[in-house]
Amino acid sequence: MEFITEKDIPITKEEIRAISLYKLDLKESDTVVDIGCGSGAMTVDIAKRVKKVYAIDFNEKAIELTKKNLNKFNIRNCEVILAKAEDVLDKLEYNKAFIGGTKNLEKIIKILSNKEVKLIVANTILLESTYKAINLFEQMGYSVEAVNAFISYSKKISSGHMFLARNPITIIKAYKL
Ligand SMILES: C[S@@+](CC[C@H](N)C(=O)[O-])C[C@H]1O[C@@H](n2cnc3c(N)ncnc32)[C@H](O)[C@@H]1O
Repeated sequence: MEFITEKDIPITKEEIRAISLYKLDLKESDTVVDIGCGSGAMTVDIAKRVKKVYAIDFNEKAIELTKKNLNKFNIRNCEVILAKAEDVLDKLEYNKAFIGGTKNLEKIIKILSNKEVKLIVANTILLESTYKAINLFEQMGYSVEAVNAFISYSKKISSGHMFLARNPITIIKAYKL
């Protein structure tokens, strides 16, 4: 799938989206909040599989890009919200959450836990965010499974194909039974 991209707006790579989607164990009846929707790539992937998505980002350009991608893929079951996630999460109704943006993680995870969201998947890049997220989830009573994904892309060179590694991403699944 060819998503529209823009220079300063991060997009979650396809392979990371694939793992994250699987971890979310999406059902047609789910309502999912996408916290820090960025380009909207993950929003589109989730929206195709569930009843409704709330896509939130505090960056106006990310919100515009998300809207463009939703239009491109003809997605109609998504509400796009320009806000700090921690300011609006309390007012929305959803049963699963994907965290792609990690500013104010403490408040966000507390709200999700108070709202009794039983399955959350977070993507982290920084060691500090990974450490913080795992600690916060466990403090809030979640069980945690974390995987590190080291993705390499093939590149054709004159003597054959080599692989070029990208930065690792941690995919954290937090759940309550
Ligand atoms: C890595 S990008 C997400 C990429 C996205 N999953 C995709 O598929 O393109 C992280 C985004 O989270 C947003 N963000 C970070 N913390 C946030 C918060 N507390 N509330 C709202 N947006 C947030 C940033 O503005 C950024 O656009």
